[in-house]
Amino acid sequence: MEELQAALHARGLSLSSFPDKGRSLVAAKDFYPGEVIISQEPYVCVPNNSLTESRCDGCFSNSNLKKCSACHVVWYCGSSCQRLEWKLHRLECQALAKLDKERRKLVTPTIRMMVKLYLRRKLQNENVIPVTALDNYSLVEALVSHMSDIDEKQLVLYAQMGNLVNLILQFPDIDIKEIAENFSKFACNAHTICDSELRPLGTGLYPVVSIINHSCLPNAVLVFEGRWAVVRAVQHIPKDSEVSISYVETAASTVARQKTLKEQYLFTCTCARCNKVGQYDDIQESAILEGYRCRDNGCSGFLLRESDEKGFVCQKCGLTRSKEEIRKIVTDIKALSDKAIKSKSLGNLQEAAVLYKNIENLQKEVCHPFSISLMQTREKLIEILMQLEEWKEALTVCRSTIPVYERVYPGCHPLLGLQYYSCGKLEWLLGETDDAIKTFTKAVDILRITHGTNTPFMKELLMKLEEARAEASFKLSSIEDS
Ligand SMILES: C[S@@+](CC[C@H](N)C(=O)[O-])C[C@H]1O[C@@H](n2cnc3c(N)ncnc32)[C@H](O)[C@@H]1O
Repeated sequence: MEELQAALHARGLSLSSFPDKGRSLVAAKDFYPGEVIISQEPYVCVPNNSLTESRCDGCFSNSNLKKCSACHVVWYCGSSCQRLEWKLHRLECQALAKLDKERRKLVTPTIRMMVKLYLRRKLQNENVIPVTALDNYSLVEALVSHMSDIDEKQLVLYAQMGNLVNLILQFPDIDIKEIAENFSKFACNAHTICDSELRPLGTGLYPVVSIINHSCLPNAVLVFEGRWAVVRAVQHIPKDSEVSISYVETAASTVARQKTLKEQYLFTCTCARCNKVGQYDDIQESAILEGYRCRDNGCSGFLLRESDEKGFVCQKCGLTRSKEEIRKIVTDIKALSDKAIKSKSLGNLQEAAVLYKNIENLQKEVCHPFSISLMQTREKLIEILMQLEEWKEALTVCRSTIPVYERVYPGCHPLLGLQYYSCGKLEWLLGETDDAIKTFTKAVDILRITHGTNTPFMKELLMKLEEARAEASFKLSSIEDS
């Protein structure tokens, strides 16, 4: 504990404890937007491999993969990643190789992460892997588990998973209860490792980053640089303030955010945003994000349920929409969504694109223009249009999402920056250079804070902006010359 406190102090941080939240990370100096607050390698991590997708255990890349010939479970992209992982994998490999084919199928990423946790603890105990103040098993022991809040069914599942881990490890002194508790710790402390564009790649346990509590109005953001977790300030964090990140998608109503936090992290958030629950502006926000639009296309009002529950009333112009009309459109959307998901999964992209366009049209009739479901449909449509190389249409849809992103996310949110980046890339590809420069600049303004400026991802974005500027000035000089 003292060692941890000293290591944190050296980084301008301190460990505190609050009665309602438990341990918390507090700034011991001022942090400014873009500044790294803490970065950490995982105690253990695994790629999210499945029957359909595999990634390298070292770098999470999905190209040039070869399966470990001994255990037939783990993949590597080359010898350097294999060497890097060898100390740990040597033991894991021996254990996995002993399993029969049927049992090997049960080794999910979560089971593997637990096996690796115990093997790493063993290697640190034997001084094969060095122990430091920020990299040791006692930090894992200190994580919250919420064991007393977990229901019986979940406990039984954790115990079954613990038995499988025991069978794999075959340690003489293993405690199944402790493994079950560690599964519970994974559930509320492990982080999804994402690439720079926030696509999930794997899962990791970062015991110091896990000290950071949640806020729906966070002052910091967690991104990943390879396997490193990097927490950066997104606003000025004055000395003595608590550092916070968001554990959940913040573009959601208070009810939806609180439900996810309660179910997964077992607490009720009382941040400034959540404290508005039940107040008029919170009701309005929820009705915009998740509710319906006014019957009059020219009206931007949001609807609330009529007191007799027969329909919905626009809070701006007073027009009503019947429950039946809305229910009919919602049912049609659901039927189309099922078909679209099926078409996409079968690779019928043209058909999926048509279906998502139909869904978008129906949602435009029923959802508020700033609704999250409409935004999500457009996201799926953009993805498919890009795969079909329908760039122009993809740009039109991408542009239509920007006002929604600007409304639902705070000014410095990575998803807003990434959406500007996607839009800029399409504009540039389609020769709309001046627009691309403006959009890339907006992306840079945000992503240099959330992602820093030194990563290959950011260098590529900055280079694209430079190239677009060079292209624009070349075009200008060609016009002047002619
Ligand atoms: C990743 S841990 C954060 C560190 C934790 N406070 C500790 O003592 O180790 C997540 C847990 O912290 C608590 N927590 C995080 N954010 C909170 C918040 N805003 N309000 C109340 N509890 C919170 C919850 O118990 C949650 O399950």
